[in-house]
Amino acid sequence: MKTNQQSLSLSRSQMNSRRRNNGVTDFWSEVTTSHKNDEEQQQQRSQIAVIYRRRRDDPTRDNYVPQIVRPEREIRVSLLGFKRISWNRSLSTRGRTSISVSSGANCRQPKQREPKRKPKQALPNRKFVQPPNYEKERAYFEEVDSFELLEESPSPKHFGTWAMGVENDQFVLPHVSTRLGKWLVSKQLNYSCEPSSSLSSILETPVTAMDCDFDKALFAVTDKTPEQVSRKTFSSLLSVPESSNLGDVTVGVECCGDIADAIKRLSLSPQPVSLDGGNRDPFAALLKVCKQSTPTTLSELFSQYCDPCSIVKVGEGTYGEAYKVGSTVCKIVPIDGDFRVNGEVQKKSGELLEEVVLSWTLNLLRSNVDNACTTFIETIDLRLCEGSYDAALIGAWEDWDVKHGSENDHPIEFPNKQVYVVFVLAHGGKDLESFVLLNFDEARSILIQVAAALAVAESAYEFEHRDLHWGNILLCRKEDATVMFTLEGKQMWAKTFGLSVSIIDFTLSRINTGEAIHFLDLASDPELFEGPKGDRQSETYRKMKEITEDCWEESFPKTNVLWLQYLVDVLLLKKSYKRTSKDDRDLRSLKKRLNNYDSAKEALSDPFFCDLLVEHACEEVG
Ligand SMILES: Nc1ncnc2c1ncn2[C@@H]1O[C@H](COP(=O)(O)OP(=O)(O)OP(=O)(O)O)[C@@H](O)[C@H]1O
Repeated sequence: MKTNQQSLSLSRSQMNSRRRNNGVTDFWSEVTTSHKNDEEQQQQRSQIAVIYRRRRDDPTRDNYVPQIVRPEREIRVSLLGFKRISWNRSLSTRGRTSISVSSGANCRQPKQREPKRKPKQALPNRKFVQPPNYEKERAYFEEVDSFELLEESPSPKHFGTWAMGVENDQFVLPHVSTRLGKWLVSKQLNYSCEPSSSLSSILETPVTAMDCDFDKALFAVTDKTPEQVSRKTFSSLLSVPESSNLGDVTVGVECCGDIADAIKRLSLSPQPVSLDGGNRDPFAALLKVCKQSTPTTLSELFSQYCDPCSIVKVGEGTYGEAYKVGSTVCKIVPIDGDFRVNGEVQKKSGELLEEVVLSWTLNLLRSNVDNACTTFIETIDLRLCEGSYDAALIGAWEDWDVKHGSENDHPIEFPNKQVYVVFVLAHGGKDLESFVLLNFDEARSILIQVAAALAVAESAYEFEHRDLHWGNILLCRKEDATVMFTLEGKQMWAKTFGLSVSIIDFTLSRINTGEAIHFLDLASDPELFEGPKGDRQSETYRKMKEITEDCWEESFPKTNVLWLQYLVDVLLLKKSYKRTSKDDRDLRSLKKRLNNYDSAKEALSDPFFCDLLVEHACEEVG
């Protein structure tokens, strides 16, 4: 057990690199950050001093709501200062070290929270466990990294905060009253007879057919079960009266104009459509998207899916808490509040609109013709909720905390007026970080499924995930031996070896819907690129920055390849499973060859994937 002093003497990077879920320490970060200088430690102490002053339940705050004082509970406060550094948002490097303070105490004293369980590495079979071999690790990096960038990325050009970008109110939403908007609706409404998904073929679809479906969507009945809602939810984005002042979100069954104009509007040139042309309120827009007139309560929403007592927490991120609710997973993201949650400024409605559009657009890949896949997690529904957590949710949170040691703030701190966006998602299984892989076949199946999904989304929407760390790759075991992908009209099946992959968390992703480009300007978040040197995830953010030259609006499918390389590293060095030295060699040479590809689509042609792709569905796993 660590004493306070011991923990305080760790550098910030070391603290951040502490593994969270299974208590495994991030080897890369530990090695590379072991020589932090006194200055950083000094800085860290001053950050801690700041935190002592931080009181989220400050009675002087405007929206102060007295909280129930439960002296036996402990409220954790981040050690990282007012703003948790951004690269730390991700699971693989998050490992936020917290201090414990008594919620009832006036004078909060730092106290290192004791580990709830002994660090334990998830390993399939002790027979294959090897003790860490630092020499081997070093040799690996010397060999594999020999072709990599010798210098770290230059300092960010634009200093600013995440919130600043939001203040600019430059979030974008597609004009849904366009040809593409209608096409998107017709896709949602009619899975079987849709046009091809390429932009040119959208244009070839008779307008009248789209208008017909569009009108259906416009007058869609709203009284649906959650399952029914899920099928039509994109139409809810459009079911806004023409008289609404939501501008771009407003539905107008307009004539598409001449074909040249339509082509221009569907062109893949960066033409972000700003929502702030009028007096638009992003919160109102979000409500419309959720097809609500006012926010509902969390318990009202959850009782639609299951008995609230059966709710179980399944994971957490910096912004979101994920709960298993019936057969779905609900990710709850607090928004628009004026106090920090988990050390971060709460996201604004406008930012969530981006993620919502991305999620719905990726849903369309499930029913596309030319470019299709099911690897991106299905968004079933979306709701705006308000109020504090109810007893069932708090109970679920606390159960998870006992088992896993939560790094998030206790939800009892949320005031009655707190607003949340709730993503109702399909259950994707466990994240790669905590999933126990059995053998090399499973590892390479993850690679082919991720590569193929990225290639499909690249082709359909110029998609880049931009944050594909091992907390954002979910896995579950299934019977299906193959999973189908359609890439530019060509069907292929990837071998699963019984493993099904789902990709989640599109917060940093970029997409071109043909109507608008949705992206997050990472130049506004310089701290994202300040993770520990040598940490693969942090290095991947820095490499993305080199590739994009900090211009995040443009298309750079190479970023998808960078995350594939990261994934190879994870499978080589962070996961244990049955494999031979030849398997290791194959992975290392794949990583090198990936350097030659500029997109996931190109990478798919690599010989490594050759025997993982077949031309027909297979019945049996193996
Ligand atoms: N659909 C899902 N099925 C199963 N588990 C999920 C699902 N969505 C999220 N989770 C769990 O919740 C965790 C946090 O989710 P997510 O990464 O989307 O939150 P976040 O706050 O955006 O995270 P980050 O800190 O990466 O920004 C995931 O790592 C995963 O363990």
